[in-house]
Amino acid sequence: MVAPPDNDVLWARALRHSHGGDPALAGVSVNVRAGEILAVLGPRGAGKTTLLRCLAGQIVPDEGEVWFNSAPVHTLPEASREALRRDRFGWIGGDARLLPELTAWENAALPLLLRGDGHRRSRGTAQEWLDRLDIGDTARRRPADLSRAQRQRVAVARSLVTAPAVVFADEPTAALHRADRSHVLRTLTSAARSHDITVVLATSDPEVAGHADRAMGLVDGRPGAPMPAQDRESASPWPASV
Ligand SMILES: Nc1ncnc2c1ncn2[C@@H]1O[C@H](COP(=O)(O)OP(=O)(O)OP(=O)(O)O)[C@@H](O)[C@H]1O
Repeated sequence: MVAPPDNDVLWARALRHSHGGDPALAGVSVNVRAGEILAVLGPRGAGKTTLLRCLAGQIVPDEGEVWFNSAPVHTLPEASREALRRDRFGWIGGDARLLPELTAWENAALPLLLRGDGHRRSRGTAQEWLDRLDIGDTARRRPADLSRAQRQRVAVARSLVTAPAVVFADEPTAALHRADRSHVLRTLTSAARSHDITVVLATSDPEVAGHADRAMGLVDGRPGAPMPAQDRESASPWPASV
């Protein structure tokens, strides 16, 4: 194993992974610098979720290496990967997955409460994040009383309360209208930039990828050049990294 450069918070080489015999990643390498917002841009089924799950230590790739802060992740036992996910990573999916019986602040504070932080302190931190994401006034409402975009911003707050090194956002705005999409993305990216949090953002939408500092294309589990739908008629494909 060759150690990655020091300034890469995430560094992965030659990742290959199959789900039950179906290849999802067929040789992907990626590096993400500290504080960078990287978009992984590709069509449905390209392997974006699988790549994020490998980088986040949720699954161990069949082949290849994943390093976080110059330490290998792919060789860690499950308990250590779980601790890494809990302490250093945040995750936002396309669906907010809030607990319906909890209020917005309780949902946002959940990672803190689960790791044993005090109630008052957890509530304060959750409220700060809800305020930063412009939904402070929803703190005492339950998910059923929130709009879809508000629920997704609570999920963003939940991913940020532990001050993670990296947030993985898997199609975080896929279910939102265009105006909400842009608002949620702006709040996520500006919060990440102001707190020096690295973001890996999977999307099939070039407009969403435009919020990132850099985009890498992924097609059929390989680095590729996805073409935005509106440009399919024109001749020039995107470069693999823009
Ligand atoms: N848990 C799983 N079991 C079986 N096959 C899977 C599983 N997860 C992903 N796949 C398959 O692996 C391939 C890559 O899927 P993946 O979800 O990583 O791609 P994606 O780019 O995130 O696509 P989408 O936007 O549709 O989620 C697809 O063919 C998918 O059907």
